[in-house]
Amino acid sequence: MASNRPTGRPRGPNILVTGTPGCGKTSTSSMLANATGLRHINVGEFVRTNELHDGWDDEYSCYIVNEDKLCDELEDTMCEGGNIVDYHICEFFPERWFDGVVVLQTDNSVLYERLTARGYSGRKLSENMECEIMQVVLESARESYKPEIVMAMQSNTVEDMDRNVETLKGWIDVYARTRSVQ
Ligand SMILES: Nc1ncnc2c1ncn2[C@@H]1O[C@H](COP(=O)(O)OP(=O)(O)OP(=O)(O)O)[C@@H](O)[C@H]1O
Repeated sequence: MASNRPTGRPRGPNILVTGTPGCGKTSTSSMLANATGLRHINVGEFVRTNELHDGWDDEYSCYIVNEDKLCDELEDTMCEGGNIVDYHICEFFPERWFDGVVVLQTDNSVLYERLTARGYSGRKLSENMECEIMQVVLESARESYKPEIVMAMQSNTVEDMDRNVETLKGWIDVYARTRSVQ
């Protein structure tokens, strides 16, 4: 019998997990992927592995991402659905790719500890701290995607992370129940 439910993406929803570096995107995305079977795409790693960059930025010690190449490379995978995309910048991805956008947020003192523990200092440290204080990523997510799909979540403690994963798991279940997903 034909279903009246709206058709979802073949492999489930696409979720973007974003936020200032150190807020817990990779840890949260990896736990969520383990809990749901969705595919975790760590964009930083994906860019390095597939050489989707225009060289190395000495000042910030990171690759300069070629956004067009990255989006072209991900297009087919994103159309299939079922992806958790983990990246600290959210505005250049096509809006149509995502069903949910999660912005992780961390208190200043906690983020400072995490960033200094991984060796950030000087301009790289101060710019990332300022980015979190000014809620730059949340603003950018709200400007780039429909506000109703943007979810801000605190990520200070392991308990926060567990709760966020449970909440997102529930959200993914609802997506599957309310749409025809293969
Ligand atoms: N909610 C949390 N509670 C406790 N520790 C956390 C939490 N989130 C992240 N961490 C710790 O903070 C560090 C950074 O986490 P993670 O690599 O997941 O951040 P990220 O946002 O993916 O960073 P980047 O953008 O640089 O890749 C790790 O050591 C991780 O264990």
